[in-house]
Amino acid sequence: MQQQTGTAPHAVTSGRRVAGPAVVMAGLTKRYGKRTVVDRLSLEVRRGEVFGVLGPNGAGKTTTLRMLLGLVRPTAGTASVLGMPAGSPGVAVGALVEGPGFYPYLSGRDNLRVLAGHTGASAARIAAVLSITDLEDRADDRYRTYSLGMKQRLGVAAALLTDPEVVVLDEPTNGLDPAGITDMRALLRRLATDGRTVVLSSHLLGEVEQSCDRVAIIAEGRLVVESTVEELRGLGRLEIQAAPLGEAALVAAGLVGADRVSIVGDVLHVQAPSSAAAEINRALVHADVEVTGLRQSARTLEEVFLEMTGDDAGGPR
Ligand SMILES: Nc1ncnc2c1ncn2[C@@H]1O[C@H](COP(=O)(O)OP(=O)(O)OP(=O)(O)O)[C@@H](O)[C@H]1O
Repeated sequence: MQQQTGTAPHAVTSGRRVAGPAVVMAGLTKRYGKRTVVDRLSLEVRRGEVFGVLGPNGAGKTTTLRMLLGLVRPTAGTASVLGMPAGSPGVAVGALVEGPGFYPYLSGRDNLRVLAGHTGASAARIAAVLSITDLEDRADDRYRTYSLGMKQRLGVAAALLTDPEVVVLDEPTNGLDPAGITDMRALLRRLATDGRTVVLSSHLLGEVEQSCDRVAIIAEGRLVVESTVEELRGLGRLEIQAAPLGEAALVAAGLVGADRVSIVGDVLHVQAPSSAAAEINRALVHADVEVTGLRQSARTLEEVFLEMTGDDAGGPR
């Protein structure tokens, strides 16, 4: 699956680019027995973007990434990477899906040397990936002395040994402290700046939202939304004070759907982008509803995520 291209680590990768998206999933489905854990997932990841597959624990993220790597065979549907069926030999993909199993008593560099024995990576390439992952200073210290963030970054370094165009990372920020998360975010952006496509998973939107160009939110194996982070932010909540409130709810439901409208105390909550506020206001006035207040509530992305996935993954782990 991996390919040694031998180009310099920071080289722009236009030379090996071919047309089309980096990753295409079409109706991708995985069933274990009667249980469907990934359900007809259709997504495209564009070249050079950082794409987040987000969802609560058990949503099917790891299974999806494993299908992209050809480690799990789909029950139905297809996945392709760089125009080739997932798992094809020679596709320039690097992955951190399961820890590569580093030796605690070896240094970071020596651990990469061991892996380089399998991938054919040169000493120069090892030095380059240590530089990309900001591990040069500690490269010759034993792995067991590394912080969790450094261990994760060494995992990314291992995934980069073959200089892949597409990098697949399962929960790269999982368990990291704020400093570790900041370092990992910077690394993810660096990978994209270098022209790589990054597909990562996370169950905590807040940890990756700043790194991702686009995200797909999945819950129970199904795609809930595919969007840019900006668009997700736009899907806010309007809080409307109006009389009669019941009539206002009916009018709003007619515009955005009953499932996006609720009455909380004496306020009408409408899930809609801020751009819809004027239209909703007009419709209410037109229906002779007296609108005494209308404001956009500042939901955090985490709230959007929890609402969409119905999960409490935002809490402490
Ligand atoms: N080999 C398997 N056999 C049976 N069930 C499996 C297998 N692998 C995964 N599952 C089930 O599929 C569901 C999705 O698992 P998956 O690991 O893809 O979710 P996830 O979104 O990555 O969650 P997490 O963040 O907890 O890793 C889970 O309920 C899991 O128990």
